[in-house]
Amino acid sequence: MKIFSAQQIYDADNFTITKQDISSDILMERSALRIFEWMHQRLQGAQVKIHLFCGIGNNGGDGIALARYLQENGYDIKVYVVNYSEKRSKDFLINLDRLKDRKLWPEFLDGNHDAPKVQREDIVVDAIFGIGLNRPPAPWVGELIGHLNVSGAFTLAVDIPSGMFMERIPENPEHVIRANYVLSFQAPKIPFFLPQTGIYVNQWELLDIGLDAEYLLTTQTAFEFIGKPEVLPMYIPRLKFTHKGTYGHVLAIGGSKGKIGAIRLASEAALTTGAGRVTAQIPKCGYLPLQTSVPEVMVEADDQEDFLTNFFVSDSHSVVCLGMGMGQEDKTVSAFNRFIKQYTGPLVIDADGLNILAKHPELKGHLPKDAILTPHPKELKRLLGDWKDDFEKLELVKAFSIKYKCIVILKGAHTIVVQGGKGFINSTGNPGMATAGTGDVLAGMVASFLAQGYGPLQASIFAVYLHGLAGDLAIAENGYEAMTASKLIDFIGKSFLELFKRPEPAPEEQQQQP
Ligand SMILES: NC(=O)C1=CN([C@@H]2O[C@H](COP(=O)(O)OP(=O)(O)OC[C@H]3O[C@@H](n4cnc5c(N)ncnc54)[C@H](OP(=O)(O)O)[C@@H]3O)[C@@H](O)[C@H]2O)[C@@H](O)CC1
Ligand SMILES: [K+]
Repeated sequence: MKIFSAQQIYDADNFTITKQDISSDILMERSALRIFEWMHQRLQGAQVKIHLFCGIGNNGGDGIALARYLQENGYDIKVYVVNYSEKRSKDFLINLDRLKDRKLWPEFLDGNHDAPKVQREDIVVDAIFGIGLNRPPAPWVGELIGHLNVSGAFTLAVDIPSGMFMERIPENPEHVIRANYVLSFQAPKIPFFLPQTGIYVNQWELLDIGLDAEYLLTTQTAFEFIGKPEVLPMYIPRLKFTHKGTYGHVLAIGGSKGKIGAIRLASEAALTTGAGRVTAQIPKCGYLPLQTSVPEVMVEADDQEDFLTNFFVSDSHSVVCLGMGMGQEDKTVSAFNRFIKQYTGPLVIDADGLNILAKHPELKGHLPKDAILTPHPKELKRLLGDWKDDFEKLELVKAFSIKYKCIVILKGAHTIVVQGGKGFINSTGNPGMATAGTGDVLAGMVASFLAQGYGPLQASIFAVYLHGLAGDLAIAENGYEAMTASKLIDFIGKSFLELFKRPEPAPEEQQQQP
């Protein structure tokens, strides 16, 4: 699913208005009606107090139009206009007049009075600012937002939480609505997915307001949101007359004394994701433990006891997956140096592979085309240097990906796969996965898909999605805290099955079945 910029949404608006030959207030009417339907379905006329805080732009207009629907259907509402500017939008004014025609007079707030009382058991509709916010709110508006946040009332944000920018982080974190639920129009917004701004969104849902399908389909976006509909078509079925050679050979290089587990996890994940064969190259100390813990993995031991001193890559290996638990001994660094200068095939670099690259920036130029790097935030910082905020981080990663023609998998709550100027934001996964070794599992999964013939971008996106899905299935049985990387591997198979599950039929469909 595409993630549009604010400008693209405004363009979609205009395109739709022209093509459908409608006035702009029709779009506002649709937006308000969709929100009303959403609320009405859940509230069923319940007499809970609903406070609507409306700005003076189109986001505010949505709120004012919504108030009309709520009033017509007997809800107990109170409408406030947060009067932060004289520049009221045309459609806001149209809807304000419609409200007044119904003898409903909002209370105008201008910062000269105490903020209205809101009880914990009330509902707040936040329609103060939408995607048009372009500077920090005035202090009194920010304080009003803070006041609503501490009220404890259930807060439903229209389009985006007020105070959230589309392209940068807020100056004052207290001056952003902390939304229990965001009803966003047509497409999700990029700040929902970044660590510094996603914290303001508990849950979000999309409402279809009928923006023009041609515009939505043909417009290129800088980001996409990856769910099941995006990954399913990537799947390459396994065929009957095939053998293990068909599904590639992953060479996993890494491990050091005390960290043989990392290579075990990556190797086992690669096999479990479908690679035909996996060979692990590890220091001698890991030979027995690895052979006995995963008998399917072939093991080649280094002459050195505790760390790697040589990498042996042959034509039989289709993919190299490198760095998990590897350490950064001088001789390991030298081996990496020799390897990266001559290897040109498919490559996944994780953990200490990334740390070595960070310490020896001259080696970055030797990365083979479409190498896949899987840094967590600290590794990324070592690789790229510091950044001002999450938005700048994304720009730095994009520039890095373009310069070195590589793919960066930016691990986090919403892992983002970046290739060139584009980012693919993952939808699966959960906080239970913030535990040692889950990154090693991911590296093995990416390598496995590469070995099976998936393109580098597809392998990255598919592995990230499935890794998160396995995590989601695993916590359903284990809970967050008891989640371990080994358990995650146990759920890779189920996550493939989940991909092909058909949705449960709705209750009425079930009844119709014979
Ligand atoms: N296609 C869709 O998705 C549809 C979207 N719709 C809705 O429209 C919303 C976007 O509406 P919007 O453009 O009028 O902007 P909104 O956020 O209401 O702000 C209002 C104005 O405030 C100003 N301003 C900015 N920062 C400020 C500040 N700190 N302090 C004071 N003023 C500030 C700035 O104007 P400026 O003063 O800069 O000229 C800005 O224009 C969108 O989120 C959705 O809810 C639907 O109605 C129809 C279909
Ligand atoms: K809002």
